[in-house]
Amino acid sequence: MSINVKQLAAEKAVEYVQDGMKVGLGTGSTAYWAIRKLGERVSEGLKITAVATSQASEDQARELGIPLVAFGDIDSLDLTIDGADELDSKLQLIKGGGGALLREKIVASNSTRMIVVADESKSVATLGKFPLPVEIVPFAREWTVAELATLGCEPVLRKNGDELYKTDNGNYIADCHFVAIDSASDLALKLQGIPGVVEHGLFIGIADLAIIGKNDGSIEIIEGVRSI
Ligand SMILES: O=C[C@H](O)[C@H](O)[C@H](O)COP(=O)(O)O
Repeated sequence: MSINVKQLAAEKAVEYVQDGMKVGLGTGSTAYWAIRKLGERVSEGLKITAVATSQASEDQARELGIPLVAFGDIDSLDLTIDGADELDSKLQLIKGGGGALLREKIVASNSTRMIVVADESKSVATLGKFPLPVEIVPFAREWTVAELATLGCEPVLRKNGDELYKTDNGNYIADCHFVAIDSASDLALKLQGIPGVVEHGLFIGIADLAIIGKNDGSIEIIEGVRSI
């Protein structure tokens, strides 16, 4: 039987959740396993409240009986567990492959700690092979895409069938093909300087710990600057 490495990493991360915590629920196929495990622990008596980063995660959590609150109803969160599309050894991340980067960044930034969970294919020496998702306002999409291209990438507006893909916030996603990102922090500053950009998928200095599930069944833990 083959090992589910996403499940392995996600379930390890759920061990960090304690009674009374306010927990941020990530989005995607790895976060899915964390939410599932949390649901199990809640049914066994764990007392938490949670904030979801997408409609999909909210629906899953509700079905599992995890008590949910709106982001606006709490001051801050204790711990967020979320996946990533790429991560490097400094725990810089690319996120947003599932389109949830804006809420994910808001929730993770308002959490005392963030654990990123991933399978080993996500771990890279240099970010950028995965196209960087950038959430942009519909109003100026052509201009914003042209501005993104000046940063040295090929931006492609994400589609959902024949239509442009819309995020849970009603915005579009430009997937920016860079090949390699030499300095994630420089690029983040440039992206923030483009008015039509709502948010980008570079998470820098946000993750505290990475839990990586490996194909041989082991788990690698990488600590960020702040230890957990
Ligand atoms: O928008 C989606 C998120 O950033 C996901 O956490 C990311 O795309 C990783 O997803 P998965 O665990 O499915 O590879």
